[in-house]
Amino acid sequence: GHADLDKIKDAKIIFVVGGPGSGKGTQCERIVAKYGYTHLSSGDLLRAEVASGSDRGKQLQAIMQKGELVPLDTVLDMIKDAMIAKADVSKGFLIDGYPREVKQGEEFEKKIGKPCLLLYVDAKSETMVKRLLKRGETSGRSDDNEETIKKRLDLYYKATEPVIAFYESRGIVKKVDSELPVDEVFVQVSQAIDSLK
Ligand SMILES: Nc1ccn([C@@H]2O[C@H](COP(=O)(O)OP(=O)(O)OP(=O)(O)O)[C@@H](O)[C@H]2O)c(=O)n1
Ligand SMILES: Nc1nc2c(ncn2[C@@H]2O[C@H](COP(=O)(O)OP(=O)(O)O)[C@@H](O)[C@H]2O)c(=O)[nH]1
Ligand SMILES: [Mg+2]
Repeated sequence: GHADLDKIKDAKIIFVVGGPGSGKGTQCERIVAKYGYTHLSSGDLLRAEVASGSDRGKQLQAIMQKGELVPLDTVLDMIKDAMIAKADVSKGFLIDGYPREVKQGEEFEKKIGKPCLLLYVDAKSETMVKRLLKRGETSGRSDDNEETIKKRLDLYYKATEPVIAFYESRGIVKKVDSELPVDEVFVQVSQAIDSLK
């Protein structure tokens, strides 16, 4: 209810957006270590539901295997519940892999709150493919295969890149160059977060 959401009001909300395999999760881990923010990966939340073996998880698994987007309300409810669960202890939230389309951003703002920063993790599509295929050797993720990767990339350019343009117009986008080594990317990430205050 409202009391739950009130607790989130003062926490910073950062959207972490970038293509599949761009390095969002990697940078989020670093942010958690340095700033103590709470990391919520929408993909991880969905994979946890799949792992639970529930009926809903089975439906999600089929969608994710195809590289398509799961229904907006499903993801948003999961993120909201996870935020409420951490509201007492969290000064900031990293929302990783969400919004995937402009509509998802609009719904998030209506139901939860406004982001103060959109961290845009930018890498070339060849780089992302290479990293995902490498990750696929050990990730066990059923979507880290060549065919699904291609679909995820197409959907990223079609549906998710417009999200970045949408928040550009609000002046809250900071782009980091994720072609660089992880440490150097993190220098740029830190600058973006330090400039918040
Ligand atoms: N807001 C979201 C987040 C994830 N997904 C589904 O979950 C899959 C995996 O999402 P995610 O883990 O975020 O993957 P990517 O961003 O593609 O890559 P990565 O894990 O490498 O960040 C997506 O392809 C999609 O089917 C979704 O529908 N909606
Ligand atoms: N060379 C290099 N590899 C990276 C970098 N960031 C992530 N990776 C690797 O790329 C893969 C995808 O990274 P991940 O953080 O899972 O990306 P996400 O899909 O955006 O969450 C992982 O295997 C990482 O080890 C980077 O800055 N440089
Ligand atoms: Mg990830």
